[in-house]
Amino acid sequence: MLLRFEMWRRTLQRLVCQRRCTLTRLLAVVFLVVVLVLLIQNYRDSGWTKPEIPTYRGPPPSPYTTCNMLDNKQLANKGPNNHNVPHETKTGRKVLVIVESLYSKSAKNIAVSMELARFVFKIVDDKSLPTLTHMGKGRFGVVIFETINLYLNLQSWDRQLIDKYCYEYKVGMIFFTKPPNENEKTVENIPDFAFTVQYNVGLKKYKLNPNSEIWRITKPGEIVSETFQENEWTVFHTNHSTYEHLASATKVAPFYSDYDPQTADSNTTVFPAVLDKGLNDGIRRVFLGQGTSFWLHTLMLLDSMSYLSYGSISLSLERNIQVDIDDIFVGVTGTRMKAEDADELVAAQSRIREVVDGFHFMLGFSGWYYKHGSPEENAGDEKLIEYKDHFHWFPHMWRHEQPHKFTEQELVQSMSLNYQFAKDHNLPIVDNYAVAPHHSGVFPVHDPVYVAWKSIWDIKVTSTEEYPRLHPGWGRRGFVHRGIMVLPRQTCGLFTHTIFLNSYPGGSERLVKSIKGGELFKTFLFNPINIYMTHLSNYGNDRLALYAFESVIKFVQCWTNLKLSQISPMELAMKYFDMFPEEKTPLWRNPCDYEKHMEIWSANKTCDRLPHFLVVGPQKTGTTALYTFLAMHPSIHSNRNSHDTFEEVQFFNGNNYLNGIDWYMDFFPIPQENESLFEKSATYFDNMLVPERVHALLPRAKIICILISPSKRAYSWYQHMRAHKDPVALNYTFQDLITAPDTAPREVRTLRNRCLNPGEYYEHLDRWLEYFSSKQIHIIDGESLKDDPIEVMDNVQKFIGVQNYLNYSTVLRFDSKKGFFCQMLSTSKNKCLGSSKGRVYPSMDEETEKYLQTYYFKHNTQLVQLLEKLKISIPKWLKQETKFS
Ligand SMILES: Nc1ncnc2c1ncn2[C@@H]1O[C@H](COP(=O)(O)OS(=O)(=O)O)[C@@H](OP(=O)(O)O)[C@H]1O
Repeated sequence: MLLRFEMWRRTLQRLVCQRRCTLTRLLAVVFLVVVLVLLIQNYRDSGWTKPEIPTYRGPPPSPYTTCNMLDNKQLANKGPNNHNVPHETKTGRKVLVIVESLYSKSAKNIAVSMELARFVFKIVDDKSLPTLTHMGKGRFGVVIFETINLYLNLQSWDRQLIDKYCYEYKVGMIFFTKPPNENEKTVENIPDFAFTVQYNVGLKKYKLNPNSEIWRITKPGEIVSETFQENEWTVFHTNHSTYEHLASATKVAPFYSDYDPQTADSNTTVFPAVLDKGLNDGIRRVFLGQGTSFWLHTLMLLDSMSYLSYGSISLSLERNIQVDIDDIFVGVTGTRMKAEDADELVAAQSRIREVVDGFHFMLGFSGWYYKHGSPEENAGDEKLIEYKDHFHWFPHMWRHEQPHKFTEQELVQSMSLNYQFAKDHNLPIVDNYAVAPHHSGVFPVHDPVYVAWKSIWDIKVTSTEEYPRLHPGWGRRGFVHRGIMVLPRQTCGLFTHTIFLNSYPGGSERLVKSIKGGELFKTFLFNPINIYMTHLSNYGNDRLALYAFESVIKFVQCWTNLKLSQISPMELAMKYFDMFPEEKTPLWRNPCDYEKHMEIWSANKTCDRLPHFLVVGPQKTGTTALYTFLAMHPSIHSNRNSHDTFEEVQFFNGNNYLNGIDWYMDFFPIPQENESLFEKSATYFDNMLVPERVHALLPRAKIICILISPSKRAYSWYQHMRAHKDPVALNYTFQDLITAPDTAPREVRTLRNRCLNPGEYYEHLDRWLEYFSSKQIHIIDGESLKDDPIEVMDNVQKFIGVQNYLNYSTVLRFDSKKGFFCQMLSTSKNKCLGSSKGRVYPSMDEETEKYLQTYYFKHNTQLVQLLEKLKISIPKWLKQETKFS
C-alpha cells in the first residue's frame, strides 16, 4: 500500500512539477482535481443528461383547439348510450379473438387493445378454437374475427358451432376486413351476410352515424380529417333492413391506370362500417371496413364490444388525469422556463380546467436549483414562486439526486433541505405525494427512500414508470410497499430534450399523430387513471407539453364522451387500488434481468446473493434430510437461519414476501465461483402464489421436490401436529380428522386441509410447470431418499450441475439405531437428524389407508400420466397406489 502511494506521489511530481516542485503548486493541482471530481459527481447525481441547447426558433406552436362539427348542438349533446340492457344470457366476460395468425400485426394490435383495456381474452387461430361453454354457461361475451374471410373459410363444423353459440347465448361478433388482393378493385357478393363488399376503396370525409345506439365512449359528430388514398378500405352495400350504417364516407378517385373520371363512381357516399342488428338470423354483428391500424377503429371496437355484450365488456367513462412537471428549477441553462412561460402555464391551466374538472399542474421541485439559470430563466423561477398558489407542489429530491445511490441518513439530510426550501417559500405542498428523480429507488426498491420519505414528508403515494418494467407502456402497474402506494405513470412522448416541435424525434407529424388518435390519445382512452410525466424544459422553448396536452384534451373532448377530472394523489391512489386490489402486493422481479433496472439499483447490491436452486417441499417428505445432506457439500451453501422459521426463509409464501428482495438477499452469502446457493422451504410446493413469484425473481432457478405416498405424508403431518400438542390433532383421531365434513369447525377443516391438500401432487406440479420447464424441475422419490440417499444425492448433483462432485458414500451411512441414513462423524459416531424427524408412531389403520387411497386415486393417476409425459420413472409407491380401484 505504502509502496503504491509512493509510486503515485512520484508520478504526480514528475507530471506536474517537472523540475522543481513547490507545495503551492502541488496544492493547486490537488485543488483542481478535487473541483473536477466534484463537478463530475454533481453532474452524475443530478441525473440529467445535457441536451443540445437549441437556438430560438419563433413562437410556440398553437394547440389544436376546435372540433369540426361541435357546433351541431344536437350531435354534441347526445351523450353516451347505455348498453346495460337486461337480457337473459349466461356468458362470462371473456373475449374470444380469432385470428389468421397469432403473429400478424393486426392480431397483435387487437391483443394490445385487450391488454390496454384489461379485458380478459383468449386469442387463437382457426386451428385451435377453444370450447365455448363450461357447465352450461357461455365462456365468451363477444367474438372478434381478424377478417371476414377467416370466418367465411372456417371448417363448416366450427362455423356452425360458433354460430349456434352466438345465437343461443346472444353473443355478438365483430369483424375487421382485409382485401383479398391488394389494389384489385373487386366487388364480391357475400350471401351469408346479405351484403356486397367492395374492396380497395379510397375514402375521404369519414364520419360516424350519430343515430346509432352503439356509441358510448365515442362521440359521433366529427369528420376524420385525413383522406385515405391507400385504397385499403372495404365498403358494404346492402338494402337489408337488418343493417344500419355506423359510418359513411365519400369515395375518392382510385389510382388505377384505367381510371376514367367520366364513368368512375367517385364522390358517392359509401358505408365503411355497418351494424347487423340480428334481424336476419338472431346474431348481432359489427363489420369494420379496414384493419386495426385506423385509429378510430379502436374506439369503435370498444363501443362495439360494449354494445354486443349488453354493457358487460365495457370501460367506464371516468378518467382521472394528473400532469406532473417533475423537475421544477432543474434544467440546463438555455432550456429552462422564462417569466412569460410561467404566465402561459397559468393561462393554459385555466383553459384546461374548463374541460378537466379540478385541473392543476403538479410541480415537483428540487430547491437547490432555484435560480441556477440565465438571468431571464431566474426571472422565470421567481415567477413560478410568485404564482405558487395557482399550482400544486410536491417534493422531488433537493439536488435531483438519484436516491438509490444514497443511504437513509443522506436521503433524510437532502430531503430536509428541500423541506426547508418549501417552508421558506411557503409552497402549497400537496399532501403525501413525492416522485423520485429517474424513478430511482422506487422500483427496484431501495428501502431507505421509502423510510426517508415517510420520516420527512409523510409520503403515502408516489408514481413510477418502472413497475414492472418501462416497456411495454400498457403493462405498467401499481403496488404498495411499506405503506406507500406506488401508482403507474404514463409517458406523453416528451422528454427533457424534446423541446421544439420541428425537431421532434421522427418529425413533428409523429407527435401530432400521437395526439390525434395515436399513443397519447390511447392512454387517455384506456387508462382510468393517468399520471403523466413531463419536464421543466417542455414548458419553456416551444412549450411542447402545453401544446400536447391542450391538443389531446381537445381531441378527447371532440371524439369521446369521456369525463376528465383531477383528484388529489391520495384519492387517486385509493381509487386505483379499489379498482385493482390484486395489484397491492408487488411481484418482485430480478433487477439483473433488465438493464434499465440495473441502472437504478444500488451498486452495493448484487444478484449473486440469490439462490440458484430451491427445495420446495412438500412438508414431511424428507426435506430436512435433503437440506442437511446438501449442506454437507463444500460447494453448496444455504441461507443463514431465520429467527422465526429456522433453516427455512419462507419468503415466497407468506408475509415475508412483503419485506422485499433486499430482505431476502440478506439471508445469503456471496458465493465464490462454482459455488451454488439454495434455499429449502417445504411450504412452497403447494402454495398457489409461489411458482409465479419464484419465476418472477428467479426465472432460471432449478426446483427440487420430493414425493412420498400422499397418504403417508398426511399421516406424518398429523403425527407432527400431535407431537406439537395441537389441540385438534390431540382430540381427533386421524380417521375422524381427514373425513371431517365442511360443516366441521374452522380449525378442524384447516388441519384436515393441511393433511390432505399438499398430497394432491398433480395439481401443484402442474402449477409449477406453468412457470418452469420440465428441465428445471427435479422430482425425488422420497422412499429412495430414505433407502438409498447416496444415489439420490448423485442425481441431485448432476441436476444442479455442481463442479465439485461429492461422493456421499464417504459422508453418509445407515444408522441402525435411528433407522435412517445419518452423517458420519468418525468411524463409530454418526450425526442423525433430531427426534422430530423419523418419529416412531403406530401405523395407520387399514380402513383409513383404504379411504386415503380412494381419496388420492384420481390425483395419483394424473400424476402417473404427467410423469410418463415428462419421462420420469414412476416411484414404486405410486405404481402400487394407482393399481387400486
Ligand atoms: N435420513 C433421514 N432422517 C430422518 N428422517 C428422514 C430421513 N430421510 C427421510 N426422512 C423422513 O423425513 C420426514 C420428515 O420430513 P421433513 O423433514 O420434510 O419434515 S418437515 O416438513 O420439515 O417437518 C420423516 O417423517 P416421519 O417419519 O413421519 O417423522 C422421515 O420419514
